[in-house]
Amino acid sequence: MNGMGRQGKRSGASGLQVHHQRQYSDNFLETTSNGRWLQSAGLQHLHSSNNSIPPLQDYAFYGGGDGGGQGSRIYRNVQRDFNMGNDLFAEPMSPPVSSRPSSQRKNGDESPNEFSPGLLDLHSFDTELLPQMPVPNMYNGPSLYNPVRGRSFDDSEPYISNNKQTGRAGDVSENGLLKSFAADKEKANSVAKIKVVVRKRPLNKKELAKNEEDIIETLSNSLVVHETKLKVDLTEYLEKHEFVFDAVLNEEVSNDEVYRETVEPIVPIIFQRTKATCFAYGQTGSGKTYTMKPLPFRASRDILRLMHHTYRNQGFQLFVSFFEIYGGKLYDLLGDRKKLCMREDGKQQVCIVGLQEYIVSDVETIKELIEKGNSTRSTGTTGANEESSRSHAILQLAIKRSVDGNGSKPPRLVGKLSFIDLAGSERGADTTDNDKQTRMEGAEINKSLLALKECIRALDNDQGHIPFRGSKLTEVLRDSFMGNSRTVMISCISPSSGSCEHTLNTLRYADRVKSLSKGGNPKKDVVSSTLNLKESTAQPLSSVMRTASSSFEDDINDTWPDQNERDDFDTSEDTFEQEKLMWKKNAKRDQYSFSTSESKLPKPNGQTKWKEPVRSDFKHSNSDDDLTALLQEAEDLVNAHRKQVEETMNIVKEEMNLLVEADQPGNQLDDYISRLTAILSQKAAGITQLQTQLARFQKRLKEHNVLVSSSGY
Ligand SMILES: Nc1ncnc2c1ncn2[C@@H]1O[C@H](COP(=O)(O)OP(=O)(O)OP(=O)(O)O)[C@@H](O)[C@H]1O
Repeated sequence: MNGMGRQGKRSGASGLQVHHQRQYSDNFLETTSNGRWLQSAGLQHLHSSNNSIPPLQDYAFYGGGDGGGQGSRIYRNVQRDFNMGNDLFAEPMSPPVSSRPSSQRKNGDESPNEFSPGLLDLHSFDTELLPQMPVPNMYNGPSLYNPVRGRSFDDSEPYISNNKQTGRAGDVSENGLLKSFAADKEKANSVAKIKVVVRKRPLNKKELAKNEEDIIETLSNSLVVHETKLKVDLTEYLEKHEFVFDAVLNEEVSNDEVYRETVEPIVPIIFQRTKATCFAYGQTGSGKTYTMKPLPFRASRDILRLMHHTYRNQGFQLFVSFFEIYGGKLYDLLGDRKKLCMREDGKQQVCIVGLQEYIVSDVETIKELIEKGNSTRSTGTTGANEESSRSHAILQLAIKRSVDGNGSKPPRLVGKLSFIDLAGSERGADTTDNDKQTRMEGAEINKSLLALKECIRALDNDQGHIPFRGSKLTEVLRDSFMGNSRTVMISCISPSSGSCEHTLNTLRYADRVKSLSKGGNPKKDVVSSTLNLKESTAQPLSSVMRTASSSFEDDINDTWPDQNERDDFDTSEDTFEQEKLMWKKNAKRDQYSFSTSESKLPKPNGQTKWKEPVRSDFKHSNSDDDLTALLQEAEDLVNAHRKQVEETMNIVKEEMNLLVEADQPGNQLDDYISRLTAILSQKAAGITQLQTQLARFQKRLKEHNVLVSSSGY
């Protein structure tokens, strides 16, 4: 960190302002005492607790406070370059799109200088923006995709409202304008509601040392997992699992390209009252933090560009907050890990009491805040990752705008972009080997991942009811799931043969999220072919498979950014009106159906449908808790089943060995009998245990009136 070194430069700039936010909602300011809400303890805290962020000489005030004569709004534009040449967050020069492996390029892949969907529709349908509304599609100035290097925010050259710049704006007919608005709106709509992207990391040193192989073959938007399996006669064969997603990014793809593929298209629509969430999912050490870390920084840089060029002088402001959910509790990562409380107000708006929110106007400050939050995050060590995230970290970029333009009223939320670095997905499954603390972490993580999946599914199906009460994570993200929202899920996978099972789990989770999408890709986890290795040749597996094109060893110096930094982030907000409508809709129904994502559960006659428990009073009902508990039990059952199948496979292997031995001359019959007896009882015990769990679960379903036959509809 070189924050101290920058102190002189910062002095006098309004790079950082802090809000002590009492409620995490649009109306949070109302509850703050005496109207001087920016003169907060949070600022003092920041000064005292983090030397890397220097004290600020001046910062913005809103509201009618006395604050040393700063009752009216003071806002100094910060003169900082966008040129991020020595940016800690930037990767060592990521390759241009054109250098991407052809397998990674899709039709219509844009060059960085072309406009992405959504970029030009910034003002359409936002009546608050009308006074200085530039003409969409007429703007040839600097853009997200065509930044002006070395030009500061405060460049005096007017980029937007100077129509002469294009020489065309004055000629636009009303008709043309409307058409252009419509086209822009269409572009915004073309940003998928849910996008699922998979990122494969390279093999790491440990995996290479263990001679593990790269079992993931990637194509532009699909991938194949080559799983080595054993036949009953103990011969090896490969099982291929094929998956299709919106995009598949291989180990050569840089963080810059990940940003372009995932978050960049949604940045402009945040200005159009959209709440977007981007999260990474995957097993420990699969690259979630590595992937998520640079995204908020890049996004805020682009947001600031838009604010200072396209939306110049329109009263937009960028706010940053950063917190984590650990063991079901919330901690402020920018506020000394202060424990936070989540509350729901009378309008079912989720508020995080005490969360500090910082107003920022330059990229340096954002970088410092992100670094500060990352260094505060809870981490631990796992077998696969020495610095493993034990929490979900949520960084949120909120765009607000003052309603009256003179700063006398608190700014109102326009849109929000949330980044979540989820804890490793397998932690929940590690229930046997770890200590109590880790098991509890695991249970909480499991629950929240399940709940998150359910929310995404409900969101994508435009279901009236979204089960956000299923976990703290989804509760906090509640407004991200309502109304005009976008979700980007980045599934991170390890390429190694040793992680095959976890990788398949991750891909199945992603697949469920994607396949629930109405227009999404159909599920494609198909065991598409097998290859008997023994029969095929004496070739090693690696020669049959595509070998890893790069290894950690090879790439470490060229393409890996600072590995000591860790990150995570995010959340969003939504309009009460939309929410109210949804709740009204729900309240009218006494029962409403939902299709569980656990579609792989056995369904009698293939006809079983699921119903949510009856809700008579949604406000006081426990149905969300019931639902969460039931979904958790369903997941547990599936996991137990999976485990039982694995055990059976091992037993079968043992049986095969026993049979081979039994055929040997001189075999001891009594030894054979006793081993067979043990094997059979082990088998029987496994089956009985699973049957008991299944029966218990069926009983619970009955009690809650959840599992009903299709004739019940
Ligand atoms: N695409 C990649 N290219 C190069 N290195 C990577 C890549 N992805 C991850 N790594 C490296 O692998 C290691 C583990 O990555 P990371 O910490 O991001 O995993 P994680 O999924 O966040 O793990 P956890 O759930 O335990 O927090 C880190 O050293 C990271 O730098």
